[in-house]
Amino acid sequence: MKKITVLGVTGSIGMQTVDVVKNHPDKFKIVAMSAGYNIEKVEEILKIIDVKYICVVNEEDADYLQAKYPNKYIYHGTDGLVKIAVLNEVDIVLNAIVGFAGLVPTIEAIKAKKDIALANKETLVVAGHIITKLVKEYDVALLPVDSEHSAIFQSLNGENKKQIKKIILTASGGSFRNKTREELIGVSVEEALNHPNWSMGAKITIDSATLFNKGLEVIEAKWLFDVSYDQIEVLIHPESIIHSMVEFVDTSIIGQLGNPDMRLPIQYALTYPQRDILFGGESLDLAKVATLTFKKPDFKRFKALALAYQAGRDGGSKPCVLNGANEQANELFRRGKIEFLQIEELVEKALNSHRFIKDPTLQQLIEIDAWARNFVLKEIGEN
Ligand SMILES: NC(=O)C1=CN([C@@H]2O[C@H](COP(=O)(O)OP(=O)(O)OC[C@H]3O[C@@H](n4cnc5c(N)ncnc54)[C@H](OP(=O)(O)O)[C@@H]3O)[C@@H](O)[C@H]2O)C=CC1
Ligand SMILES: CC(=O)[C@@H](O)[C@H](O)COP(=O)(O)O
Ligand SMILES: [Mn+2]
Repeated sequence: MKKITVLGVTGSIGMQTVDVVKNHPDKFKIVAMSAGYNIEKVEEILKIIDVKYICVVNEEDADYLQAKYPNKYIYHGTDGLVKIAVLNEVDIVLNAIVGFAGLVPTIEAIKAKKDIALANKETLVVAGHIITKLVKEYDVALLPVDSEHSAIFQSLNGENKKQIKKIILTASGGSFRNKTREELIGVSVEEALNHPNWSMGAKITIDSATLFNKGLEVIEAKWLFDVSYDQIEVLIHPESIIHSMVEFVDTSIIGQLGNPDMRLPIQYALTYPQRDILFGGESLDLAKVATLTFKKPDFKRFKALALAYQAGRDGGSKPCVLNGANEQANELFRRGKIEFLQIEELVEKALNSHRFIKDPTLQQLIEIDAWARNFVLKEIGEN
């Protein structure tokens, strides 16, 4: 029986993880879970599965839950996240928190020798240099949940990583893939949230529309698979059927295909190196799909992608600035405070105004993240 802590259980990935676990009661048990602010959903989950340790963001929410569930251990805040990430009885931590908030619990879980199933790509974007070192030092598994990285991980199974020629990271193109740059002026939040292929949380859906999601994934791939940025190619594939591919030195390309269903990479990370039945998972009907199409991304239209490649190549503190500024600008767009195209504008300004640090420590990353958010807020007169 694999015992799991799920961080970010109330979100899109978190709830799909509950679904996977619920269908394999003989194999998995969620012993601990964290939520942000959605206490109603926490209580819904408790009706489906019995979870002993719970962490939420606010102390008042924790007090409410503790009074209602006296036999459970309820924590709050970052300290609480760390407590449930390092529990003795836990084997693996599935991190599905959105954003920078996922970083500290990941680091502490690795130090407690927990395997990590990582959906929270922001962790690797901002601190890939720290995480990859710790993973080696503490000899734990870092298993990708992000669909593209799971596809690459599956394509590399049994292969020699030194024989990778390039990674082909597929991208749906997001909600605005058929719009020209001029047509992006004045697009609404509602339109941006209408992802063509995937149903996901709000932040990542907006990131897909700007293509910051793909930019973050380029940096995530660099750290996960130890390749150079020149070896990572983004390919627009509007059908989201090939979840990514690897080309090897002999020009063979191996990829992973499937319906867009995040339960598959979630389950693969939990069952690895085995596979198991995906309850409710439908076989891919290629005859019905009929056509798979591909095109090169336009780096002028999708400036976010160019910014991410540059930040990744510059390294050091740059990816942290890119991520923090994007998290803040993404949220401001969702709140109707800025226009869609201002997201990349603000991120670019933050990157140009930042004082570079070559090899930032965790404490410095926390400060850089705060600086980037604050910079964006100041730029639009919110601070
Ligand atoms: N959704 C998807 O299909 C995919 C997601 N990912 C990645 O997985 C991660 C999660 O995405 P997704 O599930 O879509 O996001 P959601 O917004 O749906 O869920 C985010 C989760 O994080 C919690 N949370 C938010 N802020 C904080 C905070 N400050 N401290 C603690 N917990 C917090 C939320 O709690 P609450 O709701 O209770 O406030 C919720 O449980 C992201 O990094 C995303 O990029 C990667 C590939 C696919
Ligand atoms: C499901 C998943 O992994 C997302 O990251 C998804 O890939 C977003 O799609 P695009 O960023 O390709 O639009
Ligand atoms: Mn992805």
